[in-house]
Amino acid sequence: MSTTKIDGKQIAGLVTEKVKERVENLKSKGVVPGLAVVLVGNNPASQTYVNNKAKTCERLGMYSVQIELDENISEVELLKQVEALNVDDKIHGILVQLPLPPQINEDRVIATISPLKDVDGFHPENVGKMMIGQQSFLPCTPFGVMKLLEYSDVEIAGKHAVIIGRSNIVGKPMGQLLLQKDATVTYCHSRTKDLHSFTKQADILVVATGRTKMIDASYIKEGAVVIDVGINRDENNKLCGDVDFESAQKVASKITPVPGGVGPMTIAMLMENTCLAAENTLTNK
Ligand SMILES: Nc1nc2c(c(=O)[nH]1)N[C@@H](CN(C=O)c1ccc(C(=O)N[C@@H](CCC(=O)O)C(=O)O)cc1)CN2
Repeated sequence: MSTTKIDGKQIAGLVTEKVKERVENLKSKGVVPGLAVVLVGNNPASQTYVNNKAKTCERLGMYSVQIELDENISEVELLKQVEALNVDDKIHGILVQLPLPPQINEDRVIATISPLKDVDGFHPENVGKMMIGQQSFLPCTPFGVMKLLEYSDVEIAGKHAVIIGRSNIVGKPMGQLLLQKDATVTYCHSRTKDLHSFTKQADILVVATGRTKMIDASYIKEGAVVIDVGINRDENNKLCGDVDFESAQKVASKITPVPGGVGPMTIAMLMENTCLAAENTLTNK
C-alpha cells in the first residue's frame, strides 16, 4: 500500500498564512489580537509549547504576554491572575497551560476564564455550544485534526471514525467534531475489551492513548487514515507518537508523523481562535 505522510507543519503554515491576513485586517481597524499564556511551574515540555506560542504570535503580528508563576502558587492567586486578564482590553485570548500542579483544580481555573476569551475551547459554555453545533471556540487539537483531514482531502461523511481516548481536551471533542461532519463514531478507551475488533473497522483512526507506539499495523484496516495525537519519548529519548509509525505506514493510506503531524496544528488553531476572539470584539459577539 502506498502511504501519504500528512505534513502537519506545511498545513499549519497554510493555516497561519490565512490568520496573518486576518490579523492585518484587524490592525487596519485598530485592533491588535492579543493572547495571554499562563504557565505555572517549570515543566520543560510546557515551557517549549508556551515559547512556541509566543514566537508564532510574534510572527503573525499578534500581541502576546507570558505570565510565569511559581510551581507552589495557590489556586486563589492563580484565579486572581485569570480574573485580571478577563478585564484586560489588550487581551482577547487567555490560555492556562496544562497540566497544572496538584494543589490546583483545573476545572475551576478553566471555568474562571471568560468564555469570550477561552481560546482553548475548554470552558463548559464553549463545550456545551460545540455539542449542540453552535458557534464557539473549538479545542485546538481536535480542531487541528479536522483541518488536517480537510487539507488532505479525507472524506468524512459516512465513514467509520474510531477514536482511542476519551479525554475532555482531545478524545471527546474529536468524536463530536467528526460526528458533526457525518462520520459514524466509535469511542474506545483503556477499558475497551478486544480493541482490535473496533480499530480494524476504522476508516479513520484517531489515536490518543498516551502510550508510546501502542498501535501497530495489526490494529489498522488496509487503507485507513491514521491520526496520531500522542507525544512521547522512546527508549532513545526521541519524540514519537502513540502509533508505531514504521509498522502502521505499511497499511495506512494516509498517516500523520510525530513530530510534524498534529502538534504544529494545535498552535496554528490557537492562533485562529485568538484572531476570532479579537474579531468578535468588533461584532459584539
Ligand atoms: N492549555 C492547553 N494545554 C495543553 C494543550 C492545549 O491545547 N491547551 N495541549 C498540549 C500541549 N500543546 C499545546 O499546548 C502542544 C503540544 C505539542 C505541540 C507540538 O508542536 N509538538 C511538536 C513537537 C514539539 C517538541 O519538539 O516537543 C510536534 O508534534 O511536531 C504543540 C502544542 C498539552 N497542554
